[in-house]
Amino acid sequence: MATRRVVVFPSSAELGPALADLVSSRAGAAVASRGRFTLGLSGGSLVSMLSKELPALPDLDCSKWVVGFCDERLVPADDPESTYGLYKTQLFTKVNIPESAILSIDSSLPVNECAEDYTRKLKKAFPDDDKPVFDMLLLGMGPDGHTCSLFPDHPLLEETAKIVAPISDSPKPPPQRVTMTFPVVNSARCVAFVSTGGSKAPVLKEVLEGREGPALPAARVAPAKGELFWLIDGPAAADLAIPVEKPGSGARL
Ligand SMILES: O=C(O)[C@H](O)[C@@H](O)[C@H](O)[C@H](O)COP(=O)(O)O
Repeated sequence: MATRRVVVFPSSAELGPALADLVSSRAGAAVASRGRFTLGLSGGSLVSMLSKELPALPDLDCSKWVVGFCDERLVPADDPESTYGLYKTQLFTKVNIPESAILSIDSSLPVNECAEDYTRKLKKAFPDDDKPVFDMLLLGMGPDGHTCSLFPDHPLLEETAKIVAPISDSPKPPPQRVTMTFPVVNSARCVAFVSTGGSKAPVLKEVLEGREGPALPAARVAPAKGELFWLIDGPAAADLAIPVEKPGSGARL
């Protein structure tokens, strides 16, 4: 199992550039060895962080990137709740990811068909893999410990057959979504969580240090053969007692 690296930055102002540098370094390595970089995106605060920091990188070339979504809300792309829609207006207009290499859901379909359609898109994009092996997945964590659209105590936590699942009873609105499942998340070559703000401190302690009762969804992310990063800021790390890394400014991860 991967070694987990918990990296604490004073604030999200320092975290953002380090995240962009990590993405760009894993992208460079993936393109050099496999000819492309496969990246899974999540919503929440990652959208604005990536949209600010990635285009600011000098000479970023995304022409060999293939981008999917770790989860998505079943709403039209022009709905303000659409993760794809937010990335489209904030990031995809600023970087050269080929439009055909952006794997998004078809929100016109009912949720079960939408998940099947997205499953087909992923299988087509990863024809050589039993399960899609993404070079990098970027994840957030909700205050309840959910990640992707995998919520505490939900039966989808035990899904092993599907690579993408529909969910129609999400406790966080909107209720209908599609999500990657743990078998895909834990097959990735690199997973990076980004979690910031003092409201995340109690759940972050439970996820990183353990708790009584079943492990929270975010604590079940442990790529079998990949890297696992937790990039957090000082306020989110406030309750942690475990050793953490505190990189100097500009240090590479
Ligand atoms: O689909 C959703 O409802 C959100 O995308 C959600 O899952 C978000 O990613 C986390 O709550 C982390 O949010 P922050 O990045 O804002 O901490």
